[in-house]
Amino acid sequence: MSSKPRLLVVDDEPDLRTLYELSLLREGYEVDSAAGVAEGLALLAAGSYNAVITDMKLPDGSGLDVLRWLEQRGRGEKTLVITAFGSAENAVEALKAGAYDYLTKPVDLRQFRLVVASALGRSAPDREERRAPPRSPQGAMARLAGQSAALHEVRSLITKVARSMAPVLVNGESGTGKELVARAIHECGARGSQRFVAVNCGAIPENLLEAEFFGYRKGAFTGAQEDREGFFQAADGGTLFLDEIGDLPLAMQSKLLRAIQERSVRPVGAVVEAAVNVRVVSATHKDLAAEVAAGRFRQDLFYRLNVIQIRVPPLRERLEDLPEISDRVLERIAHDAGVSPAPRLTAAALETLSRYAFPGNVRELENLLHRALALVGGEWIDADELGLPDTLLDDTRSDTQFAAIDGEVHAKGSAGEVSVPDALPEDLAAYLDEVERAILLRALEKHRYNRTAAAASLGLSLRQIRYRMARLGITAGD
Ligand SMILES: Nc1ncnc2c1ncn2[C@@H]1O[C@H](COP(=O)(O)OP(=O)(O)OP(=O)(O)O)[C@@H](O)[C@H]1O
Repeated sequence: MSSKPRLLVVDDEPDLRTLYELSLLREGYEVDSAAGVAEGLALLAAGSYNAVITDMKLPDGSGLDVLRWLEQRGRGEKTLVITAFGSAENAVEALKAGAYDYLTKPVDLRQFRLVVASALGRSAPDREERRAPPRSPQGAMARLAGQSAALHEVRSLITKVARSMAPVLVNGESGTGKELVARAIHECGARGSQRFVAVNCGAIPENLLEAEFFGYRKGAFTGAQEDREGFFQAADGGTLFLDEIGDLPLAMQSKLLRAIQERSVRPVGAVVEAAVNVRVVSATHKDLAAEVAAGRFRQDLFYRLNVIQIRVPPLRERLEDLPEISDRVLERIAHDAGVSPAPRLTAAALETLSRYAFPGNVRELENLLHRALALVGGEWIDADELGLPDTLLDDTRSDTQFAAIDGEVHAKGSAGEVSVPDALPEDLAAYLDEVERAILLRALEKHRYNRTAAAASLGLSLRQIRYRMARLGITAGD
């Protein structure tokens, strides 16, 4: 799942399309492109975008056709139209047809970026600022929570390798914290005050890789009106983090190997090479040795990158890290959302989490807590607010390690005044389920099975009552 804005570029001129794509990818957007109206509409029919940038004059129609198509369907995409120089009528027509803004050819890339940013409701990203982002108040090392033996080992390796220039390969499943480890290596070393440039190798279209990595010179291709530096130049003096290195096509692997060996790069269209001083940290969720054996990854590059390896284990293999990571993550997201104090997980919630396999690891835990934070109003997040259906939980792994926490930190506030039966139940969970079932059924009956009304009468959201009904096997007409 990606939160990057998605953009569609429609232009029949391959060089210009490449130029727009490059510019937008550099700003951190996700970009699709089409060479004409039909191709553009097919992409639009298949999915939604945050904005569409279209040339006015296209081989099979006009940018206005794209605009009208979107308007007729009441689609939310913002549209930017690129018109030929001096064709003011066209621009006016486009604005009338619902375009957000227009640009005239030859397109000034700086202006292009500004207009796109403004269409997306963002303040224009300043390149300098983006390259050297303000350091988070808490360094990456401090953010790396967890007390498992594996995490201690990771931390100790980070401290050791941070001092050297040796290439490091971080290995682990998606979302385990590989980028956080790479940042910690960078910040703990002598290069810490320099730039850390993170590149997702799998997200860059193959034909743009060379220009992205090594930059290009003005005039290298039509529309390249200014010199642009690549990732290597941007990371000069600092660290280049190559995420998903296993996704790099073989042709680019050779070029990367050369750049690392020679410590110099040649921008597209340049005659001479320029020296770069970059520390390379790479990461992958793949088994690179197996990729080498399968002929998909160059062995020489593998040896180059894999001088030191740090393995970050999946979350399910270090469940003892769950409480600390959850607390830290909740503190961070609550702070960002302006919620204070940060809610905490009840012991039952932690126990539920420990029975989940977390295929998406810490990132998935973050998403889950984000959702829970948005749903709960109080200071505690309980098991049923995690949105984890029983079917996804492992029954055989009922973790008792969190029991000690129960009654101490994670004990829920006072129970309030409730009537307790004289004969205490033998199976409390089953008993409470029965009570809950009876209450839900009564509320549903009272509101003629209108779940929204029944939920509201019990102080629940529709989502919460649906979840509880599903859990207890109540169907609408029970
Ligand atoms: N030990 C940890 N303590 C606190 N937060 C963590 C920890 N590990 C990871 N995170 C957080 O989890 C999220 C995912 O981490 P990160 O992006 O580093 O994972 P990744 O392995 O690089 O993922 P991908 O393979 O998908 O690129 C980030 O927000 C990160 O801050």
